[in-house]
Amino acid sequence: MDRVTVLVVAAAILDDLAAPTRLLAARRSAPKTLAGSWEFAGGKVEPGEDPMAALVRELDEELGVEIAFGDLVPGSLPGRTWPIHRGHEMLVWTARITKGEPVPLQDHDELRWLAPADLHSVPWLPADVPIVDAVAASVFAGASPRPS
Ligand SMILES: Nc1nc2c([nH]c(=O)n2[C@H]2C[C@H](O)[C@@H](COP(=O)(O)OP(=O)(O)OP(=O)(O)O)O2)c(=O)[nH]1
Repeated sequence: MDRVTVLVVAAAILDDLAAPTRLLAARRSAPKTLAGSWEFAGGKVEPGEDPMAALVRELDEELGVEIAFGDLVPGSLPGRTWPIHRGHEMLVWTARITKGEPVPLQDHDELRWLAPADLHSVPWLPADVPIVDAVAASVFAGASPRPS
């Protein structure tokens, strides 16, 4: 990753890491260009910040929860990041909530636990669609029918 790339971190929060049945999706409320689209909770890593610490911070700020990390969901770029948009790459981990009930405190106005068959029932940010498929393939045995 070059020096001008912005690193974003996000969590594919599952109801359980060993036997997951639901994935938590969050609907953006801001900025206007992204509002209404669904994403994995997370945000930008601050200068000098450890990426996993950044994700812990973002999930506390955005959802009011603490998490345990699962596995990295490896992306296609050299640092196992996912391309999201120009100048931005994203690291994604599976995670489960260890403390708190998730509520949309900041940047989101709705949360939804999606079953495998409903993973594509919400309009994800475009860059997240292949990530949702990768999560489905690795944790839900590939069950993520795309709408026809
Ligand atoms: N958090 C998150 N951002 C994503 C996802 N997919 C995706 O393309 N993005 C984009 C949207 C934004 O352009 C960027 C992340 O910015 P952000 O607004 O969440 O970052 P932040 O919470 O640190 O907010 P700020 O400091 O910029 O106000 O990455 C995703 O699944 N989760």
